[in-house]
Amino acid sequence: MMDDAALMERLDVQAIETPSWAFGNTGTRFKTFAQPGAARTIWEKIEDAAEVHRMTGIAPRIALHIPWDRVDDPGELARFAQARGIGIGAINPNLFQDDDYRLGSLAHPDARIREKASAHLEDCIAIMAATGARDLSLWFADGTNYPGQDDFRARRRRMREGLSGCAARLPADARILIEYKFFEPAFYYTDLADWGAALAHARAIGPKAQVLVDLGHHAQGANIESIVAMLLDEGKLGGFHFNARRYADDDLIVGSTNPLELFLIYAELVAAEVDPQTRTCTRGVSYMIDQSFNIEAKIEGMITSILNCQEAFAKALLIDHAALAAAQADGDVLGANRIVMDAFRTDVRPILAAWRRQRNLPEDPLDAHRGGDYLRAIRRDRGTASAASGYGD
Ligand SMILES: C[C@@H]1O[C@H](O)[C@H](O)[C@H](O)[C@H]1O
Ligand SMILES: [Mn+2]
Ligand SMILES: [Mn+2]
Ligand SMILES: [Mn+2]
Repeated sequence: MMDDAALMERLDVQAIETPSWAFGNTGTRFKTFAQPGAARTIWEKIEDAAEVHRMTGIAPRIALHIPWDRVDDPGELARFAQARGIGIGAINPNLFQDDDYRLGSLAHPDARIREKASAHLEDCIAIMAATGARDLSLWFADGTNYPGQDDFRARRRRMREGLSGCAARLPADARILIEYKFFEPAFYYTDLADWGAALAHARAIGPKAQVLVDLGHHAQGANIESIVAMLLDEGKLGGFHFNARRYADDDLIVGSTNPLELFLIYAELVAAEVDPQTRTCTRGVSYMIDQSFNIEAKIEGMITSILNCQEAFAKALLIDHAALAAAQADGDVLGANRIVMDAFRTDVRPILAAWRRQRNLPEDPLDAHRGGDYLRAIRRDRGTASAASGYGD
């Protein structure tokens, strides 16, 4: 069993990336509610991400979405972020909002459109090189809506060619993260629909390609923690897009509808770390939030998300792996289950408050933010941006 000191040390290594696109006004196809003080530009989004890091201590990077975030001078942007105590994280290309991508991007039947898509990926790789980012986080809306619309195997080969070409152009220590999603916006077939489709490409491409698990991208009933364990065992788990859902890709606050699932995912990560066969595979995993705060205050929502991940990680660190292995070897079904659930049921809030105190962080980050000067200042200075100013600059 891990003692408090060891647990606190492990908590020090936790780092979660915040998404620039969640700090602006965002909504559903029905409505985007404009919120007072919501960020309007990438500069304000970086300042908000820095506030989240100041309050929690474990959100040291912001992920960018191109071209939603206008990046004229990536070096200047990286310096601006650094001056506020954070770095630039994953770069997310956008190959789903251009008229040319109606029938897909890398999987499009027309080679000219595929070349256009590859050119955008190349632009994003240049931004990676200039900002020191190491993850090119790839999600594609590519798919079809009707049987016969296109050939599954032909599309798969086009996607493979595009992904391989992209990986070949990456900076030395960089990698692509292949994100899968079982539907939307395509409603018959999606080119990267599940972990199997993503893993097959990642394996074929090699060490510079890994799989990204977005918690909102699975069919109902999918056991996500088992997918995480399998990808870790394959050495192909590149990262996460954390969020929560009840129905589809709802992008709600992680841990809000699925605290047990989130805990069990962290339990697999911690278990893989104590297992000599998979210990190294956990080192490169990127933890990112991918959410949209449609009705709740953005920075508060982000702080709550980060704290939910910290709590799940702390509980997972409490699992007694020796006792669990013994119970599993004995076939002690409920004995083993109870060891895991005891950790889940443990209240870790006191030790997390102590961890923050010792690191001069606010014991209650959400309260500190709500009562703080930063929130007062942005509400005063920014006013309420038009709802349209959500995703992009
Ligand atoms: C905005 C876009 O939404 C997709 O569903 C997917 O989660 C991607 O990661 C994200 O960039
Ligand atoms: Mn995502
Ligand atoms: Mn999504
Ligand atoms: Mn999303």
